[in-house]
Amino acid sequence: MADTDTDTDTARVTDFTASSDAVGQSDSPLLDNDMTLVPEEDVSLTLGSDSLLILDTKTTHAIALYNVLDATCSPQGLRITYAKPASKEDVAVAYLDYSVEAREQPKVEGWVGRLLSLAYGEAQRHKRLKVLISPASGKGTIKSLYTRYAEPILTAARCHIDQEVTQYSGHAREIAAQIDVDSYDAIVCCSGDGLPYEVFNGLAQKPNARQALEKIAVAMIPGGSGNAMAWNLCGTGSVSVAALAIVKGLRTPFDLVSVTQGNTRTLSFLSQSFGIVAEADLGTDDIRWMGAHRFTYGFLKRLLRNTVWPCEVAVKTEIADKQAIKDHYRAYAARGPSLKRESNDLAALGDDSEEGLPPLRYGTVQDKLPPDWEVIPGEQMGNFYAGKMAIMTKDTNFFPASLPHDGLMDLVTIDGTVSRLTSLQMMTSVASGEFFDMPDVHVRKVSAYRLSPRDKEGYISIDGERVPFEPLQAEVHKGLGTVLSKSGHLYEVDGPK
Ligand SMILES: Nc1ncnc2c1ncn2[C@@H]1O[C@H](COP(=O)(O)OP(=O)(O)OP(=O)(O)O)[C@@H](O)[C@H]1O
Repeated sequence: MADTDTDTDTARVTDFTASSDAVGQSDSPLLDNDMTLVPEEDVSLTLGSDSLLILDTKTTHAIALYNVLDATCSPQGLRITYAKPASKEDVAVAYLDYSVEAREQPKVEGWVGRLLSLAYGEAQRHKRLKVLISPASGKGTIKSLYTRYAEPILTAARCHIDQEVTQYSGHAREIAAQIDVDSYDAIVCCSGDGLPYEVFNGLAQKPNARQALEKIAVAMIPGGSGNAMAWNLCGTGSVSVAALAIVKGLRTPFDLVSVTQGNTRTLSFLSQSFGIVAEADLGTDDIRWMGAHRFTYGFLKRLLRNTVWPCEVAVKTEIADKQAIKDHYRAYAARGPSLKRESNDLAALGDDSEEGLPPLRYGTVQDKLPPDWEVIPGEQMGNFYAGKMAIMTKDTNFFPASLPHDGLMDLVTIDGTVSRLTSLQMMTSVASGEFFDMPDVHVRKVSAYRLSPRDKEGYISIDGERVPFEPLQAEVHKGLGTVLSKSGHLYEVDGPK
């Protein structure tokens, strides 16, 4: 009898049923709804549009097709492998086993094919993964968490795993720079956001950088303190749920940002910050044990001490008005996923025959400021925050209108002279979703900007990494990178209200 409450369930199958809305094609052999295999038993399996229904004489169980990892039909019978909710935050591998008579095997094999094509949709099966594990991330436990919670799911889904523990800071960058782009589909970073940053920059070092950044998707199994990549793309901070999201992840074109400082050029995938957010993030390294709370603590501490970080800022604004930004977000959301680089991406990036990174449209921070950029007030800057993803850690949706592949960065600027009460209200408004609409929160969609700090020392953060306290210029490249995402389209957060 099929019983999803045990990890291995055995039953004999009487019917294989496929509901017509799920199957769609009338010539499918699976439309034979009365495939009786073992008449004396009474179990049927029905494919619905988003779940597999298991019916026996007493109960009906449903397994979300998203959770189905694998299915095989052999002389030993039919085995369905799936990720079963194991606690509020975890899934674990479980099996359903059914006996199948030899003469029925071809029919069951056809059904298995159908099950898997519905369970995976456009997601690539049996992904070839380079798994990088950073022992220095977060509380230092990700290696054992990966082995216990993620690896069984990746293995059950028959992903090909090549695993490596990073030995020093910068190692992931070297690995990515040397990786054979034809041998892997994705690099999975078991870490915080530091490793994906290294991996994007390692791929960018390759002579065929444009091709490498398209071919190799970057993904995260959360092991740091912020884990923005996992929250945005998979909607989770759980190791096992992120592993499932990678198994089912859709290859999604993703914008990357070039940042120039002095003679250097680096790629940013998450954010650049200057002012209170940079200080709260980077100035709290001594209290890493606090986990994600260190950002809140750092923010409050700075708020009481110093609220203004003077700078000069010029921006290439594309959408300046909050309502227009909301309209842009909704139009993009309505368009649905596009899982390949688009023709306008290619026009900006150059075709694959061109080597290295795409050219910089606006030059570097050392060039003359383009004449059409808007100079915005920076004397009283409290928070300069540019984002390419929506949330920076759980429940911090700073950039609700951020989109993976719209060719734009979301820029938030807040004057440091707003009252402390307003600043505190802003902090709570991030979680409640009111932040975007607050009058003191200035939001723009920009394609490029330049920021020059006035002070001699302080913090600038790129993707949570400290960079020199020097002028920087950023410009976005539409669809330069690739990530694995759950939706193939939007971040796993609420958009602007
Ligand atoms: N073996 C190692 N020894 C020392 N440093 C390492 C080693 N492996 C990786 N690193 C570095 O450790 C850093 C870990 O940063 P990561 O972002 O992954 O974690 P985190 O800072 O805890 O998380 P978050 O960015 O989400 O807050 C990376 O910059 C990486 O270069």
